[in-house]
Amino acid sequence: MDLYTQLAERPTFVTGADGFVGSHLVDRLVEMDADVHAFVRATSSGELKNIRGHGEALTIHRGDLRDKHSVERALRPLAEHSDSLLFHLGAQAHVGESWDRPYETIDTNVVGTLNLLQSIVDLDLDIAAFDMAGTSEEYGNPNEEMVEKYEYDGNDRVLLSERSPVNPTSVYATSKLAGDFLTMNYHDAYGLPTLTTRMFNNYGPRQNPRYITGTIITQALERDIVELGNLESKRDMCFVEDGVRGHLHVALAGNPGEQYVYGYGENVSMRDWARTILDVGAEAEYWELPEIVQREERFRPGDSDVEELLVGYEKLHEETGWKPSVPWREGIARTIEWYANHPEKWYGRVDWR
Ligand SMILES: C[C@H]1O[C@H](OP(=O)(O)OP(=O)(O)OC[C@H]2O[C@@H](n3cnc4c(=O)[nH]c(N)nc43)[C@H](O)[C@@H]2O)[C@@H](O)[C@@H](O)C1=O
Repeated sequence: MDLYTQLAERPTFVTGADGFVGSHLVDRLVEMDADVHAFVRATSSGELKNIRGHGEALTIHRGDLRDKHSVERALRPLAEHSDSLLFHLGAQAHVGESWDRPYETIDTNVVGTLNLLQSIVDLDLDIAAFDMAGTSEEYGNPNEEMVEKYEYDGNDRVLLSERSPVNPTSVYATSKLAGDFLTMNYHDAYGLPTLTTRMFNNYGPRQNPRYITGTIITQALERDIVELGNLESKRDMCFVEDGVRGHLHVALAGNPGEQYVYGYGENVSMRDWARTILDVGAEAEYWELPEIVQREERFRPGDSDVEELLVGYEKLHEETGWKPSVPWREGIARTIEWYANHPEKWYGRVDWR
């Protein structure tokens, strides 16, 4: 039986529902006929358009993760059910901004997660799964003392898995790690059926252009140079629809109390990621090949010059059958098309730093 048939008429609750990954998750849940409750910031306006048009399939709750009353109010309709699935994707998710707005990052990502968990306990909700969206950033960079604790693939690359030690190197990463641990604490203490996911970099339509993929594409659409920070760091880039399928597999088929790490399973330097994007866009005649230029200054505090991180997603695959399905060039082509067709989302508004 298709795993997703279990979603029909199922109560689902998504925080960060109008954000990048959240809105793609909402699309998928609506498509599968789930009863979707979207929790979005009271001030959300532009982003809300990401989930408009779903009609009665979607109930929108406005609030703020930092305000426990608003969280509790939004969760209350779930009290009538015993098979709800919760997806906690709401966060201050930008690494650079976590240095500019550290208190807001901790409040939203740590206190916000706590508010959600404690509200489930206070309302005595009988839920089927709580998926906490953590991040590969929690692993940070293997430093010298830690290197021996990591596993390697045949090419001497660090292969990250659920067993790898954590080493967060930014306010964002630390806040997400704290949220992860709180989630596990509530599993152990109250028996909540929580699962924590550590997802690697997602890219795709609707992503804010301040992340690397949008930074490359919007510059290429606008001018003949693409200026970036650290070109040598490597990331495991996963198309957002695969990322969303991963969350669904975890919530529907994962084991409560456990952790799941996943991504595309290949990493790429930001220089080669930019080259591939520019190549795909030139082939589709969006631009003539722009020049790639590395900025002199370090991009942001905490970033390392050598990041060779790669994900092994064996556990998720073995337990739930998930594997990525969208090859890079296809995902990139769909992403470029979206930015090209939605200049209102970025034109004149991106600070390419
Ligand atoms: C999994 C994880 O994934 C994301 O975190 P991130 O990897 O920091 O994402 P990013 O797209 O900002 O950077 C990717 C890499 O690219 C380098 N880089 C160079 N030059 C520019 C540049 O000009 N802009 C940006 N943004 N990055 C640059 C930058 O130094 C880094 O090495 C978030 O979704 C986060 O929420 C999350 O959880």
